[in-house]
Amino acid sequence: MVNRFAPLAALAAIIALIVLLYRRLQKDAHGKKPPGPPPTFLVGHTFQIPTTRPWFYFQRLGDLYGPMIHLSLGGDDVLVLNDAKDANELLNHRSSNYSSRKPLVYAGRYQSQEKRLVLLRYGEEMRKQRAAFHHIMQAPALKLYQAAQERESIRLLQNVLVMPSETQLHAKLYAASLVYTLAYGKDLNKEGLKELFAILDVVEGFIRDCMPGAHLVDTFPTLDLLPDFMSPWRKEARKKHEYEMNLYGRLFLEVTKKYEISGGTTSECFSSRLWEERKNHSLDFKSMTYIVGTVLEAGTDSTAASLIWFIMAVILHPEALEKAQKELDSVVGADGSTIPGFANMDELPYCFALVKEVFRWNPPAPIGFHHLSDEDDTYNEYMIKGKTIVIPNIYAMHRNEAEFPEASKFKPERFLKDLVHPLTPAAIAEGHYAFGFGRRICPGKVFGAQALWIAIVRLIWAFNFTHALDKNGNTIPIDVEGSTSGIISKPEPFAFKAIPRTPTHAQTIKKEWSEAWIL
Ligand code: HEM
Repeated sequence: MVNRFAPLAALAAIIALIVLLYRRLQKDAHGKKPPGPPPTFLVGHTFQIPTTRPWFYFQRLGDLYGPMIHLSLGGDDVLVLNDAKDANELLNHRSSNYSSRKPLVYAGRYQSQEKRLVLLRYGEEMRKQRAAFHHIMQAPALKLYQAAQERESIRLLQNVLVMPSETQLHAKLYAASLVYTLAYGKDLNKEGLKELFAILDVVEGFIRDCMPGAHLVDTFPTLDLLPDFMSPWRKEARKKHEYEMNLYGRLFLEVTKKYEISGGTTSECFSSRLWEERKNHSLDFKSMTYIVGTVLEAGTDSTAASLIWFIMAVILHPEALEKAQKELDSVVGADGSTIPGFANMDELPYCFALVKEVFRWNPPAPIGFHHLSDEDDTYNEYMIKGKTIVIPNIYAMHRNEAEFPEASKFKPERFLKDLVHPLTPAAIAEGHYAFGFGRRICPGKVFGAQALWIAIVRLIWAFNFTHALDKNGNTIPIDVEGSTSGIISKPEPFAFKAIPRTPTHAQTIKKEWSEAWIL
């Protein structure tokens, strides 16, 4: 059996190699590229880039070669941007050319059937999906979501109070239940939790499937020419698609049925809005199903990661926590009987600056999501070929001393002087690059920013976060660079203590918790 297919496989490998060589030679014929490390013969830099925390490596390359770095990955030209000035020019000002995504055969063509927004190339389907997103994320709707965010943040406080050692899990649950409610208009009950865990499994698998090197066919797309019987990966990807359609489709269908039965008076959520507006946006059922699923996929880990970065930041910089608590006490009182809410946002500039600094200090998506250029372009005397993968190294941009002095320090003060009153959730997403760029900028940024604001402000109000101690009473150190890899980076689990500031604070949390779910 193996022998029968061996010649075909060898032929496919040779074709892939010839195509790769041809593309290399063709590209080399064009103008001057940005500098970069010397490539290895044939494979370029494919095996030079570390698979864990590549943002540190890209930053180090920046020190050696300058802010724009050219690399070659599996035959693709890659441009890494370490400086926000260049990202602003290329990805914002020239966004008509830099807003596509590299087509992924496994995760894009077969698993997502070209319906997942984050992987869509620049075109009609992407524009329609982003317009639908925009519609649901307008200011009046965002204000409505604040009620759910306040309620879920009480659940978060209660969970941290009862089981502080599981705070990583509570943060994920907080983020996930918010986007779940936004997506399907229902609270996270027992049944919902089961669905949620199934969705989180899909997300984890999907992220793995998108990583460079995850599937050979994405390094050598010509392998997609091989027939099904030689490509077991294709069957596997299609199976994943069916599973996702079943899961997301069932949840979406449930909302649309309720909508029809109630004559359009179901609870407000992304699914019901999409269904109601279907004649205007003309998205088909599969697109609608995926776009709602995307809310859960994109909105969970990013928000949860930022919450954990916040806890690490205030443990390592207790002076920031103290200042924020003082500010809160001066606004809602120090006795712990009144919990702050969105209504207090404008009175809490230091807390506002602190939330911005959380996004700046360690952005949850350190290299964002790559963009792809459509046409050849010249910039700063360099030639940037069409179909170049552009990686914005947001981490390096946020560590640029010229823009953010003492960049490795967590210093909310850096944002204080530029705050404009009244403070709004939208302004939390400004002054840094955590939400990406141009026409692909995160469409959930204000929703995410206000979810972070309410959770962080209430955690500051409720708890003192400190280092954990070992059995000899010594401080257990925290490794600030010990973070996970992948699209979203969060701290590796670390030990810490979360202690209610006073017994009254704890009492108030319990009281608010018991009242939050009585509707
Ligand atoms: C709060 C933390 C969040 C951060 C830091 C964050 C960051 C990002 C970044 C860096 C990108 C890539 C942008 C680019 O390509 O330039 C992105 C894309 C995206 N985000 Fe977020 N995000 C967050 C929360 C959310 C939430 C809550 C939602 C949904 C409600 C969401 C939905 C999306 C979607 C759908 C995309 C893909 C957009 C596209 O490809 O056109 N995000 N996000």
